Amino acid sequence: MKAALSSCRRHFLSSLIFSALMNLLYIGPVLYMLQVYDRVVAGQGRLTLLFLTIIIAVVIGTLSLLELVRSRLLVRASIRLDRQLAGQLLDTTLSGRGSTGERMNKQVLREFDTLRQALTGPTILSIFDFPWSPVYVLVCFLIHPAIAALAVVGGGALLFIAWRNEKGTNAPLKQANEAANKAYVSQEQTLAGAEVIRALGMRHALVRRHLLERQTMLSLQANASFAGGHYVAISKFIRLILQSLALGLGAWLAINNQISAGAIFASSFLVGRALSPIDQLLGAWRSVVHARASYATLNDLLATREADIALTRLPPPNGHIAVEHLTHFIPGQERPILADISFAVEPGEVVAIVGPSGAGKSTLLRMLSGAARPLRGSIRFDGANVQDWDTERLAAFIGYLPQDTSLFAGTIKENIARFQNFLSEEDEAIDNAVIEAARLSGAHDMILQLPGGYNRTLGWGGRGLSAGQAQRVGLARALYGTPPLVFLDEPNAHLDAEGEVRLVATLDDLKKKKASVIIVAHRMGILGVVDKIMVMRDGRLETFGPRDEVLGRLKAIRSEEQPKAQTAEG
Ligand SMILES: Nc1ncnc2c1ncn2[C@@H]1O[C@H](COP(=O)(O)OP(=O)(O)OP(=O)(O)O)[C@@H](O)[C@H]1O
Repeated sequence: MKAALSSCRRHFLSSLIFSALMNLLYIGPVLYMLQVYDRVVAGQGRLTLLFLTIIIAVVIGTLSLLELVRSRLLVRASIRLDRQLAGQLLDTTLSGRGSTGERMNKQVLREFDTLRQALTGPTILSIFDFPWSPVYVLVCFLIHPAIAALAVVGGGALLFIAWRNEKGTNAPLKQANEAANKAYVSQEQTLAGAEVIRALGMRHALVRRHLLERQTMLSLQANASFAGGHYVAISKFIRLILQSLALGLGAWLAINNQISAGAIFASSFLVGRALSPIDQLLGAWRSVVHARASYATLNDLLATREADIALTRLPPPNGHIAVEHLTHFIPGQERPILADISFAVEPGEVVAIVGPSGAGKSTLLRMLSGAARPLRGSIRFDGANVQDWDTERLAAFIGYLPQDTSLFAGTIKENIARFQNFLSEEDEAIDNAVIEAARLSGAHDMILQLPGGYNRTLGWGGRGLSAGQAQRVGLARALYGTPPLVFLDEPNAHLDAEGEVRLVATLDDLKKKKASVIIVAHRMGILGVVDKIMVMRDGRLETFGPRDEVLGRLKAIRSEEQPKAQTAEG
């Protein structure tokens, strides 16, 4: 974060210098006013007036030019910040290393935009103008110490209000921002599930829920506005009244022959300019608070990134899997969802994980595929701990089909190619790999039958396919690039009989290609091709061994349990 900001240092520094120059040039109209009233009008100097007017036109022209350059510089800084940080932030969020929670994950770029806009918009300009208040007070002093005293009193009053504002509005503003973020994320989630909401008659209930969330948000925003609003109003009142008072004081001093007539208007202008940066900063305080909070959160998030940097590029794994003492907990829950799991799989082996619902099968697969990280224990591919891998590089050697398939908006081809077309120009190679993966998964013919074939565009969340079709496309995506490590979570859950036969053929092909395959299965249609079976229960590995041996053991247990049950019933 700091590095990105320092890369824009030149832009910020130049903007600061331009702001300084502009503030200096703002004194030009004051001098013009003084000269016109005191020299031109009094002495009827037409030529002087012309000369002065040309100078002031140049000054104002330069001011406008500086303003233009300054705003362009800030736009450049904004684009630069976006180029440097937006990708990193999104990447870190997707890597799952940050601990900012689901809400922040969804808001990360919105938070970044808030910070970026504050750093490159009117907020930073009011901060750049702020140090110029004392300079204007000094110019007031040159006109008359009494005018400067008025500006100092006014500035002091405004600073006091700014301090009260900071104290009084910080907490309510933070709460209001939090509530707003929560309400927006919650709404997004609901809108994504609109179909189910309609079907199950949850519309009114959820509208009510969101209205309640909005009520909380609005009442917190109102609190923050009430807390800050009167400070802004008082500040504006002080600035305006002081400007008029400066005019009155100037007139009084002029009557007493202490300043010239031209200095009356100059005094009012200068007092106004001395006070306006404080006033502006007060108005922009809401965005300062928000930007400060965003900076802290985004900085924390990016701090989790560093470990990715100097990882050695390990050779592609052959498919040896060794899991040692794998354990995982959900924070706040005592019972582990995976408890001390150890096993090994060799290349070319197909392993089925079976067990009751909630046994931890999907969780184990999520850990193996890199979708989630275990809290304890290790997973090694060809001896190398997954933690020593660059996650994105390792993912190229892993095929993962999650339980809910999880396709994305885009074409079928893009989904199967894992959207690599956004990274590589080699369209033909990608197309070939997509078709090879679809053939290997048995989805090729099915895709050709669909309107648009591989170019069929799927909607939000990959909509536009039946569950079985989506599962086959998901399997093709898992097999893109023929990875040596394949983890499939219930790949036959939505398949018809023909699809299941194709799946068995796919598993056979993978075996021939010496891939290691681990499949979570409730339906036993694939058992014929399986080499080993792992039985899980309550997060523990109950049995693991060759298929027939484990099936025999399970049969024996069942036949032991049946007479017991019959006796109990009898
Ligand atoms: N994100 C989560 N937060 C809290 N608990 C979770 C989370 N994910 C999984 N669990 C819990 O972990 C346990 C294992 O879940 P998992 O999905 O791995 O089971 P499973 O064996 O795959 O079940 P199924 O056969 O029904 O898919 C369950 O008790 C579940 O409630």
